[in-house]
Amino acid sequence: MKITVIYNPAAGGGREALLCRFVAELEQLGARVRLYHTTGPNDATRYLNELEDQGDCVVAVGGDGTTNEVLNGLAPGVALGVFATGTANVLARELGLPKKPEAAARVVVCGKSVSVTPARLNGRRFIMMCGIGYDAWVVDGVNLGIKERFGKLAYVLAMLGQIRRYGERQYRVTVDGRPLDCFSAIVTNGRHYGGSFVLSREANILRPQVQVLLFQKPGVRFLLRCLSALLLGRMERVDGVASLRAEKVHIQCEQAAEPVQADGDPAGHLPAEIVVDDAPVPMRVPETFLP
Ligand SMILES: Nc1ncnc2c1ncn2[C@@H]1O[C@H](COP(=O)(O)OP(=O)(O)OP(=O)(O)O)[C@@H](O)[C@H]1O
Repeated sequence: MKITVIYNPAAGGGREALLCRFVAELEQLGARVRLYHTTGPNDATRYLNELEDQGDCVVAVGGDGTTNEVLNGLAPGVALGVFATGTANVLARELGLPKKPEAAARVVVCGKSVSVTPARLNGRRFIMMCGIGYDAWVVDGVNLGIKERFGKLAYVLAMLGQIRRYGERQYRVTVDGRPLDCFSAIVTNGRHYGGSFVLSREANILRPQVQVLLFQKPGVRFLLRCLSALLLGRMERVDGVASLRAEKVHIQCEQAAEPVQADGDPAGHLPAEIVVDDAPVPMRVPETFLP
């Protein structure tokens, strides 16, 4: 088995020792490994696009942002693997991927493949979710210095910093042709969010549809109710949260320069056209993974 390993040294503050153990185990299991260290944003995509032969599998070693950039450079038919060394690692929670490097290597070589259906935001693929409104402001507001030193705490501080703004913008979201209004929206492919929290019980990463969560009431009290519900995995039960299955979503806002986030990183500005991708990606998951 030929494996290309893409390592982001900036993800999760750097995990060089874990990378060495991961690669050693891959080789121990008989894989031929080519290793690449990314040099900055979008370098993983560029590197893969220029590679003539990506091998049987490309493994992203980093967080959700690294996986996103690998996904966007992945050649058709090549499997995607992940060894999660990032900060939140939402995709790894979704797929039940192990944290230990040796176990993660065994999943890549000896696990099974499932077909994951990504979606595209303005043409670019994402695997877990994208969001606008409060969700995107939080991602935009994360202090990268604090994130590097203290990890998830940076997200908590950004969440607190943006709470009072919630409700100041209204968005028009067209879900499979149906126009709806909201004060924030998350378009999710998977069930998890922000780590191990369950955002949507309706979502299924293997299904060629996304789940659209619309936050349709304004006000800080409503937002706090939603955040509490997220902790309990009951977001879709909150009065004022709509959850719809869709294949095509359009989002716009009267005001200019409203940010969008995808897979936990800034991803440009509105308007946003989100469509389910027509090319599923084979992903390496543990034998025990059940959709
Ligand atoms: N060599 C590098 N130096 C700095 N940044 C890089 C480098 N290589 C890639 N990046 C950028 O680092 C960003 C953050 O990486 P990633 O999202 O994987 O880690 P994380 O933020 O720690 O984890 P998570 O997204 O799971 O919270 C990526 O969006 C990527 O563009």
